[in-house]
Amino acid sequence: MAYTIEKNEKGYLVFTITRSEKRNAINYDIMEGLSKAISEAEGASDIKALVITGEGERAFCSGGDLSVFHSLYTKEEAYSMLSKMADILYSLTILSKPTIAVINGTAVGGGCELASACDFRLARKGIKAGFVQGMQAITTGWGGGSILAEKLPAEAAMKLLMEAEPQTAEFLYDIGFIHHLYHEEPLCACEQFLEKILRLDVNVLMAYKKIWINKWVESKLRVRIEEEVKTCAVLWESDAHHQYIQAFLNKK
Ligand SMILES: CC[C@H](C(=O)O)C(=O)SCCNC(=O)CCNC(=O)[C@H](O)C(C)(C)COP(=O)(O)OP(=O)(O)OC[C@H]1O[C@@H](n2cnc3c(N)ncnc32)[C@H](O)[C@@H]1OP(=O)(O)O
Repeated sequence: MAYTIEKNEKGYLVFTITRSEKRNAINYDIMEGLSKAISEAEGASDIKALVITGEGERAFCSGGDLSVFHSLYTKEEAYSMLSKMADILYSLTILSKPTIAVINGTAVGGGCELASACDFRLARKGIKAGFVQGMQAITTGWGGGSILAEKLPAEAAMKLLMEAEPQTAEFLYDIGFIHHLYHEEPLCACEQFLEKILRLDVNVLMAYKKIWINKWVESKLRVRIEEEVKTCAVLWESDAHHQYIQAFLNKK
């Protein structure tokens, strides 16, 4: 199985991408698993939060699985994959309970989009994360750019996207993308971070989350995500993008 979904007795669900041999790249199985975890977290009355992390210490998530998605050539083919994951990341963003990304290793491209869709981001000291899509002649395409614009001040978000390079966890903490740096075991760090939040009744947590969900619905975040997906799909067709993918796959 490419992922696990585990219920922690302290009241939160943990979704782990278990493809460390591929730096936890996201394929269609992972998309399905993520969707399942979001639905489970949403529907379970004894779950107060959803945690997302990656297997191993090398990577949290390396974004889209290029060995699968390299076969998407046209903007229509790209749109089909991009919009599928954008739907999932939007549902993660507006999940009625707190969500936490535990960035246990490198996070690049769509991996940073996945982390952005969570309310809180913890990162292991020393890891690097970056919205590298721009260096591949595309933009974020799963909604991560539009979501990042909701989470960071414009200049900070724009700089991360437009520089398109991995940054240190410490730098990302300084600009407020990362909320807590840890050096111990990932889930110990997560449990410590969640300790006070989990004391509250789930209805209180959901009421507070609703403040932001209402803001995102009223400001038509989903419409802005759709525009991002369409833009990325058009750029996807470029020779420069396909040359990047081929170069990456041929480097083996
Ligand atoms: C809108 C989202 C968008 C999309 O869907 O396309 C994106 O996510 S764009 C960004 C796509 N992701 C990338 O371009 C990242 C590619 N990977 C890397 O840059 C590196 O692998 C890195 C920095 C994540 C880790 O480097 P490291 O040296 O630690 O590992 P290797 O490069 O040797 O990789 C080990 C192993 O994993 C395979 N791998 C890594 N990332 C991916 C990926 N995204 N898709 C498929 N496979 C990936 C890599 O090919 C190696 O496999 P092996 O069989 O051992 O050669």
